[in-house]
Amino acid sequence: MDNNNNNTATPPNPGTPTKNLTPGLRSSNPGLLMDRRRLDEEKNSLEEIALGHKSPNKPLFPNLHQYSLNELSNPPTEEELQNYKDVSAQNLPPIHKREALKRVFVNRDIKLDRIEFFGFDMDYTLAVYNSPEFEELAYDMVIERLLEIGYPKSIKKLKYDPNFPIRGLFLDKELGNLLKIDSFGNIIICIHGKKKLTPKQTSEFYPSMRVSSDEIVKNRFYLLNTLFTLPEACLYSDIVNHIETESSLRLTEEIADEQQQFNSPPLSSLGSNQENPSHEIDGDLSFSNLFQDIRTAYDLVHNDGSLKKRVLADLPKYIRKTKDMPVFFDRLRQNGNKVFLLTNSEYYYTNSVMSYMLDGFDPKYNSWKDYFDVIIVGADKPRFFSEGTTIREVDVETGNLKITNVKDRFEKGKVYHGGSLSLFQKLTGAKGSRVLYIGDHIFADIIKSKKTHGWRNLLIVPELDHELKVSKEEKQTYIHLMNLEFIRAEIYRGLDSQSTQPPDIEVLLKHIKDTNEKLNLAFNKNFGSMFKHGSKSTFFSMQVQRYADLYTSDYLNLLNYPLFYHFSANPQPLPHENITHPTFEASSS
Ligand SMILES: Nc1nc2c(ncn2[C@@H]2O[C@H](COP(=O)(O)O)[C@@H](O)[C@H]2O)c(=O)[nH]1
Ligand SMILES: [Mg+2]
Repeated sequence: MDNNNNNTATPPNPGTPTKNLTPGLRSSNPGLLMDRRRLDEEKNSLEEIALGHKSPNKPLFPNLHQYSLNELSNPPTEEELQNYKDVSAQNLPPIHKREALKRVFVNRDIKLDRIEFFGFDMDYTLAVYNSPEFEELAYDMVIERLLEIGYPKSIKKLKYDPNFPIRGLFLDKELGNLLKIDSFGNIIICIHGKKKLTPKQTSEFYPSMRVSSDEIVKNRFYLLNTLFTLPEACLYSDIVNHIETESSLRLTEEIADEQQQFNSPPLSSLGSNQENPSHEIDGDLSFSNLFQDIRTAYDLVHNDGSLKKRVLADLPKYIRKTKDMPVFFDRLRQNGNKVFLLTNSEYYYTNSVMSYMLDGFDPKYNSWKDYFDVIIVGADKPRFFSEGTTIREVDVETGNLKITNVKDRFEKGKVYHGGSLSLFQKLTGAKGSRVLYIGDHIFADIIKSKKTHGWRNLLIVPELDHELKVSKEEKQTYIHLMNLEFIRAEIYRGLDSQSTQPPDIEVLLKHIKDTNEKLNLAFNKNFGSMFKHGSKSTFFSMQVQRYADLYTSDYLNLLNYPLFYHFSANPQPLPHENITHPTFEASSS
């Protein structure tokens, strides 16, 4: 370096790490930052030169030596960065991303080396239920319950359709509709039974074409936002369609008071169905009665253990088992992290499922419990994140609960039932920002834990695999849509307030509408994508964006990152910020 601070070093041969460069800040990997990419590019460009497609690379900076991207150490040193010359935006190589299906997506920054406690939900998080087997089981078992309370035998032929529901739908108990709602509460799609209503028909049901927040609070709508509700959404629509097209029953909009429903004897006690099973039931049923009957039946198969009994009887059929799970949890322990399980499931079920998934892989761990510092079952989330319940200890021999005195800490190896977040924080000393809680339930696992105590979170969205695959398959459709929107912008580019004749773009608008519809159908033939509808974000997408710090299709995608990784969110530019972004200039030049 001469005294004018100009680098007089002879330009290093970009082919090999230069000797006069001080090793990178962390000399763990003194190679060149862009080694792999450069070699790929050189290989490609040599092939192109050989084919006569490209002239040999000229040195980037023949006079003053400034470091190019290809000359930086890994990581780059102070000297290199002081003398680094930027590559223009359009020539900057794309940032390397892990393969989409293996990624963890970032809404808000999280530094994993700041996380002391990794917490896990079980059902649909650690315990990945095989689809559609598990949903079919739940669907069929609820039909059995409805038959027992007097529903017509004809519903026995209904079958779960995994291609029908998406998560995040609103069920209108009053009118018996399933609604796809955007992030502002506007109704995007309305399906009654198995029929998609036109916008005109929908506006007859919903003149404002939106669901107001107080209507959501007033309990008219049931939010189908967990994976457990997928069969419920499908069954509700199937029965509405079945009754309205094939049954002598009539569905009415009369609003049954929920308490009145709970007070009333089940239909079966009226003996209407058992004596003469061939006799079709005649009479009225309200959409909200139907909802309450199905909801009660769902609660029952969960609470009475019958659904879990069927799962435990054939675990390989219903729950994924992978060697990656013990590998991941062992790495957390080797990394010195504290690990806790926080599930609403009862002990007997949790013990069977976790044993099935973790026991026998690694001799360092005699039992699945050895991977965890704290185990809480029957947590009663989301209540756990507010007032909670009395904490008990589980007698792991009998599964019974016993009075316990947790004093100043949770004891490793013991299993607890219930409790509350404030007690958890007191006994573990876990500060909100030092806890990363991983769960599938956007409300019970993510929103409540964040709002009440600032836990950091990772939301599990298994449907992301499907959404990412379809997005990739429909890339050309997206490009076509961008072209149509560009054409629309060009038509208006030259117009201003003195223009009096609006251009007739009906034909163009129809192409835009049809292209959007093609995209929607590619995700789901009834409801489209669970995140989008054309340019609109769904209510579910808004919740993910607002409350999930990180989200991914599978918690095991954490295996693809070092446990000191800094997840950093891409800035979400407001419309005016796009203009200042370099790539905008590149595209507009
Ligand atoms: N009574 C009901 N229980 C339900 C329903 N949907 C799910 N569940 C139970 O919740 C836990 C989920 O546990 P977690 O590990 O995800 O916290 C599991 O035991 C399910 O049986 C429902 O609609 N009603
Ligand atoms: Mg769960």
